[in-house]
Amino acid sequence: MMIKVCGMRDIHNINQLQELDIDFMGIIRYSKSKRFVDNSQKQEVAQQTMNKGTVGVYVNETVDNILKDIIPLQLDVVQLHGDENPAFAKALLEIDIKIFKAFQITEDFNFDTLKEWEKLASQYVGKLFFVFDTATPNYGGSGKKFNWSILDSYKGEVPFLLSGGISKNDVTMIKEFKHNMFLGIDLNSKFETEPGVKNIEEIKTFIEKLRK
Ligand SMILES: O=C(O)c1ccccc1NCC(=O)[C@H](O)[C@H](O)COP(=O)(O)O
Repeated sequence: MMIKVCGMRDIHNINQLQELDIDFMGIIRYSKSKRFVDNSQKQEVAQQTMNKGTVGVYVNETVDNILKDIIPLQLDVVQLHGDENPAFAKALLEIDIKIFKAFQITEDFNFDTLKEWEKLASQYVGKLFFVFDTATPNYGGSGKKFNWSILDSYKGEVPFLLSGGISKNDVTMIKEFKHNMFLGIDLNSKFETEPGVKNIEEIKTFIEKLRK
């Protein structure tokens, strides 16, 4: 199971997280987020040698501004967490970067609206993945779970990360969750001691239980 820990900012905390068995670290480049990494912090973060995949998280950002981050932050993935359309993602896929596209899942979410995204994913095999997150006016980081059974209606073939309010108490629920396209999980606010700082011991214990 793939594990992403999002909303990292504190350098010491980033270094601690690098020791854990995770796959991706998320750096939020959306100024309205409590976990925003601003341009001065970006320089510091960029100097870290990341031994995990690095994900830059954006909400309705311009392609130009995203491009300015890719080399300094050594991004492996761009996570689009706003209202971006497939043409926007295609411009980034063209420069050979992977995309995580997030969708806010509501009770009446219509998975047919993902058809254009699925078409794009079939043109860029192994490059585009989905993140199914809880709906919130703040776009992300709600700390709330959505009803995972809604995903029974997702019949597409693009693998996805499960996101939104996942906590240390969810090990059994995650192990029991079944979907052919389930790729992994995205952790964030439920493992924080303050915005942008994660409880490393709690994540470590959680992962050990999950991987057992
Ligand atoms: O975390 C944020 O502050 C945030 C704000 C705006 C857009 C995206 C954001 N986070 C992106 C993520 O990938 C989070 O991990 C995801 O929303 C789940 O967060 P949480 O519900 O706190 O576990």
